[in-house]
Amino acid sequence: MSIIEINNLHFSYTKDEEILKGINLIFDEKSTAIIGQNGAGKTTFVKLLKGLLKPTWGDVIIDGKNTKEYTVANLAPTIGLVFQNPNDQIFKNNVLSEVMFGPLNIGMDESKAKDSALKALKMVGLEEKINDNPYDLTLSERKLISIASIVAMNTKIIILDEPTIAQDYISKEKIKDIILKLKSQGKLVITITHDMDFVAETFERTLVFCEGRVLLDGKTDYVFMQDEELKKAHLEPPYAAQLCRKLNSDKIYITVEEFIKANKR
Ligand SMILES: Nc1ncnc2c1ncn2[C@@H]1O[C@H](COP(=O)(O)OP(=O)(O)OP(=O)(O)O)[C@@H](O)[C@H]1O
Repeated sequence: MSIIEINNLHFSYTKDEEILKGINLIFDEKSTAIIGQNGAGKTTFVKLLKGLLKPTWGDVIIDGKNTKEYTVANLAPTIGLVFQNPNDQIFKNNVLSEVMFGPLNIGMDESKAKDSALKALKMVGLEEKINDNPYDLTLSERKLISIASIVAMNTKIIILDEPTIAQDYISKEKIKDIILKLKSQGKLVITITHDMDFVAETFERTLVFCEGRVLLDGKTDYVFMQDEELKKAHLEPPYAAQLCRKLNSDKIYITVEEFIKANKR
């Protein structure tokens, strides 16, 4: 079932330069990574999904709603976006009120919003920090709070912009688990990232953006086997796939786990 439909989407910030050059896509419930070099148009694209920007041409349809006909506030109960930098999102001086803000804003009553915020904080492992000031927490914890704030809104679609940037191994594993949990709850999770190993380990589908177009789209293992196209987009496959190529392996594995499993004697 299609949750998002993109028809012939074009977008320009200025008259002289087109940033998105005719994108056609359908998103179903598959967790999806968006990759591509800096400036390829990834963040612009997710801002269009969220309704923060409107198409110059074409349509973005979110759960049956054409973003041209709805405000960001109207779309907020359906689609949530976790910003790249948590400091751009966090503004309250108490963790619980920060995470309750989104749910209250989309019309949940106080007790439902609190319940939803507590569940989201539990999911990200920060339920013991409810009374802390977010600015007293580490960057990694602030990132998890910004994720919890969106999760608490219980939207059908959750977008994460560069969730693993500046995160250590443990935090990355936590974020991976959160994405897998959201997926198991039936949410559509779309994530922009530059971390190819994280993509290989976490997402069912991968889109490669290149100069405002979708260069590759498919199952993540298929996408990471398209070496020539990846080169065009200035991307390297995940570490395990590179290793398989160097070993002239018959089969390409995209995660270290798969590689080890296949080669265990
Ligand atoms: N507000 C803006 N006004 C004008 N141009 C912009 C604006 N925001 C982004 N751009 C330009 O649009 C292009 C695409 O930017 P965008 O941030 O969507 O790319 P990206 O793929 O997300 O890159 P990155 O991986 O670096 O975040 C870039 O050339 C950028 O300079």
